[in-house]
Amino acid sequence: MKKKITFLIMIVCFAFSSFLVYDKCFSGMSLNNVSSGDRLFVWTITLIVLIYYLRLDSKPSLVPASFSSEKKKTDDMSSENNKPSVSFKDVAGLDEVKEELKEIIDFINNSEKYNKMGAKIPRGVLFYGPPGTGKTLLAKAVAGETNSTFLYASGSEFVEKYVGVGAKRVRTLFEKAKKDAPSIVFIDEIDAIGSKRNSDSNNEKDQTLNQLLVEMDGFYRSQTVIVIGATNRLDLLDEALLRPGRFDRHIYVGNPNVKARKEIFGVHTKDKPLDASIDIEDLARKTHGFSGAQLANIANEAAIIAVRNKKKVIDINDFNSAIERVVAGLEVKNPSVLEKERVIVASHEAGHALVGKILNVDMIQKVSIVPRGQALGYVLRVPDEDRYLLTKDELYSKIKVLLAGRAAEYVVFGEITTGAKDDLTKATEIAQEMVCSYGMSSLGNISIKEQYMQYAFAKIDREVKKILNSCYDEALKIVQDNKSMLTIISQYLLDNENMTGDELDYIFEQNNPSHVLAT
Ligand SMILES: Nc1ncnc2c1ncn2[C@@H]1O[C@H](COP(=O)(O)OP(=O)(O)OP(=O)(O)O)[C@@H](O)[C@H]1O
Ligand SMILES: [Zn+2]
Repeated sequence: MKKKITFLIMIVCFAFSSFLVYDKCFSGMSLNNVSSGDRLFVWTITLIVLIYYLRLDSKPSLVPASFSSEKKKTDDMSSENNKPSVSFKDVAGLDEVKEELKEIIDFINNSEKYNKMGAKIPRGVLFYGPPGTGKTLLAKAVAGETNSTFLYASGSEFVEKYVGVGAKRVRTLFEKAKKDAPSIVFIDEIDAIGSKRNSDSNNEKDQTLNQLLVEMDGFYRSQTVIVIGATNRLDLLDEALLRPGRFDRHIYVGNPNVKARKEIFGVHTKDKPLDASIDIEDLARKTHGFSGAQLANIANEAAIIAVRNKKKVIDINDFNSAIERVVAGLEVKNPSVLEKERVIVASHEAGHALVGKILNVDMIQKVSIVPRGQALGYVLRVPDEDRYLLTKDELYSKIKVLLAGRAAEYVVFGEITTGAKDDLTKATEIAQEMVCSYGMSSLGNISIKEQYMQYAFAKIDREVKKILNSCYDEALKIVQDNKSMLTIISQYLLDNENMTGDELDYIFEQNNPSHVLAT
C-alpha cells in the first residue's frame, strides 16, 4: 500500500516538474532559458522523492520470506510457478521416511477421496534431526511428487524487531500458499519462531507464532496446503505447535547408515566420470557419521580437485582429499609453523594414533601434521562399522584417545600446550553425556535435564572430573609404557608429514609394542 502511495507521489511530482519546464517553454523560452532557480526546484523535488522511495524500500518489507529464499533455491525448480522438479528418486536412503510420506502424497493427490469420507487432511508434518540430512530435499520431493507449489521460508526470516512484521509475513506467506494450492509450505529452522512462549506473551516472536497457529487452523477443506516444518531441536518447540491438527506428525530424519551412504554417493556421482579404482561401497564405509549434505559435498569437492589436477576422470585420491577437506578443512598452503611447534604437533598426533591403535578405537585412516583449517595436525578415524550402541568401556576408551595427545606432549616435553583445546571440549562433552544422559557415573541410573543441571552442578562437575582424570591417567600410562613406539611414529610424521592407517599397522607389526601389557 505504502509503495503505491509513494509511486503516486512520484507521478505527481514528475507531472509538476514537467509542467514547470513546459510552462517556461510554452511562454516562448527555450529549455536553455529555464532559470537556474527553477532547475534547482525541479531537481530538489525529484531528489526528495527519490530519497523517500529508497528509505521506504530499506524498511522491513512485508513481502513474504518465501519470496526471497525461493530465489536462492531455484536450482531445482521448474520455471513454472515454483514447482520443484525433485522427486523421491533424488532422495537416497531414508526409505522409512519416504514410506511415511507416501500417505501425505496420497492425501494431496486424492484429496477428494478423503474429503468424501469426512477425513481431515493432515495440516502439518515436522521433520526433526541433525543438519544436512535431507529435510529440505524431502519437502521439495513431496511437492515434486504431487505437482504442488513449493514455498520455502526460514524461521529466522520471520524474526523481526518491529512488532507485527513477522506475523504479517506469515499471513502473506499463507495467502500465497492458499492462492496457489495445492502447495507445500516448508518452514526451515521452525524453532526460531516456534520455541516455547514466555509468560508475558506480548512480544513480537509470540505474535508471529500465534499467527502461524491461526493460519494452520484456518484452512478450508478444499484448500490443500501442507505445512512442513524442520528443526534440529524438537524439544524446544511450543506444545501448542505440536497439538493434533497442527504439527502432529513427527518424522525423524537422521544421518544415513552405510547402505544409505552408498545410495547417496550413487545419486551424487551419477553424472560424474569415475575412475574404475573407485569402490563406492568402500567410500560409504569410510564416511560413518557423515550427513547427506557432507557426502554430496565430498562428491562435488572430489570433482573439483580432479579438474584442478587436470584429470579426465575422478579417482580415489581425489575422493580421499575431498574427505580430508570436508573433515579437517582446507589445507594451509606454505604454513609458517615453527620447527619447535612441528615437533610438538608430531608427538601430539602420534599420541592419539598410538592410544587409538592400542585401545582399538575406530579405524585410523590417516595421521597428519599438515595444517588444515585451524588444526596444526589431525588423525582421521572412522568406526569400522555403523554403531548405534556404545558400552561404557568404549566411551572411556574414546576419551582416553582424545586425551592421549596432551598426555604425549607431557611425556615427551614435560609440559602441555594449548593444542589440546578441541580434544578437551570433545572429551568433556562425552563425559557430561555419560553423567547426565547415560547414567554411567556414580550418580547412578539417572538422566538430568538441561534446565535442572544448575541445581546439581557441583555433583555433575565432580563426576565429570572423575571420568576425565581417570582417562587421562590411563592415557598417560599407555604413552609412557610405549614411549619408543611414540617416538617412531612422531619421527615418521616429521619425515613424511602423513601416515596412512596401513603404514601405522606396519610400524606396529615391525616394532612389536608392549601394548599387550598396557591394555
Ligand atoms: N538423502 C539424501 N539423498 C540425496 N542427497 C541428499 C540427501 N540428504 C542430503 N542430501 C544432499 O544434501 C543437500 C542438503 O540437504 P538439505 O538441505 O535437504 O538438508 P537439511 O536436513 O534440510 O539441512 P538443514 O537442517 O541444515 O537445513 C541436499 O541438497 C542434497 O544435495
Ligand atoms: Zn589432539
